[in-house]
Amino acid sequence: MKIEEKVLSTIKRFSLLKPNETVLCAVSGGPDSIALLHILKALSKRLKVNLHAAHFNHGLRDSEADEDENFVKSICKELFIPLIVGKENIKKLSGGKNIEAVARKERYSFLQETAKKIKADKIALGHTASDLCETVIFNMTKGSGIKGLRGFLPKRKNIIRPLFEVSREEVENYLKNHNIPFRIDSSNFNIKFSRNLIRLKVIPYLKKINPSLEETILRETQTLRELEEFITETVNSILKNCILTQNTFSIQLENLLPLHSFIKKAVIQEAFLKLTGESLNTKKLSAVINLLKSHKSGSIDLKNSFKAIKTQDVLIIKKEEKQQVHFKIPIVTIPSEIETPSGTFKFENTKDGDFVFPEDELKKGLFIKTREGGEWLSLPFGRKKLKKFLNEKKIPFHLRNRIPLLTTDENEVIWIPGLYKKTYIKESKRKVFVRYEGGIKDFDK
Ligand SMILES: Nc1ncnc2c1ncn2[C@@H]1O[C@H](COP(=O)(O)OP(=O)(O)OP(=O)(O)O)[C@@H](O)[C@H]1O
Repeated sequence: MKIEEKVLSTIKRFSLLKPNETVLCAVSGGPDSIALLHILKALSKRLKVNLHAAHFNHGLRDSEADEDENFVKSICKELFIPLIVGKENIKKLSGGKNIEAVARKERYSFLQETAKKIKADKIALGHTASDLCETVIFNMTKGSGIKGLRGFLPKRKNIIRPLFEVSREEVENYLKNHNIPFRIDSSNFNIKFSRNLIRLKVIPYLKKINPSLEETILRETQTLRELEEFITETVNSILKNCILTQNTFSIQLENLLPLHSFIKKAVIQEAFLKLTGESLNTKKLSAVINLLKSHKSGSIDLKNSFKAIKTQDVLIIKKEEKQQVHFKIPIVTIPSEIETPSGTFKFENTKDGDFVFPEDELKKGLFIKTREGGEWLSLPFGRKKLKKFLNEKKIPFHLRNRIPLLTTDENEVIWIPGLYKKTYIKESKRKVFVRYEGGIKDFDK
């Protein structure tokens, strides 16, 4: 198959470009991106896309960098492709440290800014199947998860890689057959860089075992991409049935325990990522799995003050509260509005409310407070300790001391928003209406 046809089929298979889109081709001047530029130019009419080019001069490798820039300028002029050039002194900017990483970061921001400026829908990079092969071997050698083993993607957000299924050999043959000139980056031959060592020394050896190494790795990564998609979809469907707020994640154990431990870890990892923007290492993930396996309740310190707490029937991931907030506020006058750390209580004589009680109760001395111990509830069949009541309602331990209670001076609980209301048998003329606006109502669910 001609290389143009192969690239066209990659573009279609992965929906890389749509008609009327503008694509910005990132051209270094090297063989891959020069081939990509020519191929996209040849396909642009059939694809009905507008083609632009961008080159970034890193100011490295002395005169070579300027020669690369001039070369790319001349090619684009020849092909009638509008070109945008960016320039930065990377050596100066990086202070001589991490030059490669700084260059890469600056190049990517230049490409994104340029795409924005010219309203390009996509940025095309010249990565080939041979680059994918090197990346995968490099990641495997260094150690990486599924993401590392599947390497880069044919499409990620607005970045596309149309040469994804083409080998470097095919690119070189195409350039040779069409007499297309390109620039050679002298640093590509320095085997002190691991990537070059893999390309120049390791891969030729591996190809003695499997001459179609690139094709094989391409197929393997396809399987890994599908596996990753499957895991993401499974995890997302599980997360849909969990409570995930800004600082807390909680999942019912009956939904979590039957899952395979691999999926359990993926769910916990994704939840943690959503809460903190960071990942957990495998040691911490395994510790949570062990906690889930044990028959007891308990907790584990995760990272950034976040904890995993296992109660009777939920797993909670939340930021550790440095100190417990206790409060006890008397209700002196009606109407009144009482602010507590968990929410606001409004007491009135006239309007409707979430809870209504006889005004006479005020004579007993009423308080809005958190649990101190010794509180009780008056139920039709007698008194019940608050502790027992909370146990029966399966209220998570971490919430028990934070739930606001409306109590009498004798420790009788008459209202717990969302959870309990005292029933008054006698109708009274003068009533008090209470409304509560606030948090910690997880137990409502
Ligand atoms: N100086 C440059 N100007 C414009 N585009 C560039 C430049 N250097 C690289 N690119 C683009 O990036 C692609 C990948 O280049 P290269 O393999 O050298 O970078 P890399 O550092 O390996 O990239 P990555 O880190 O994304 O894998 C090239 O094919 C080209 O499309």
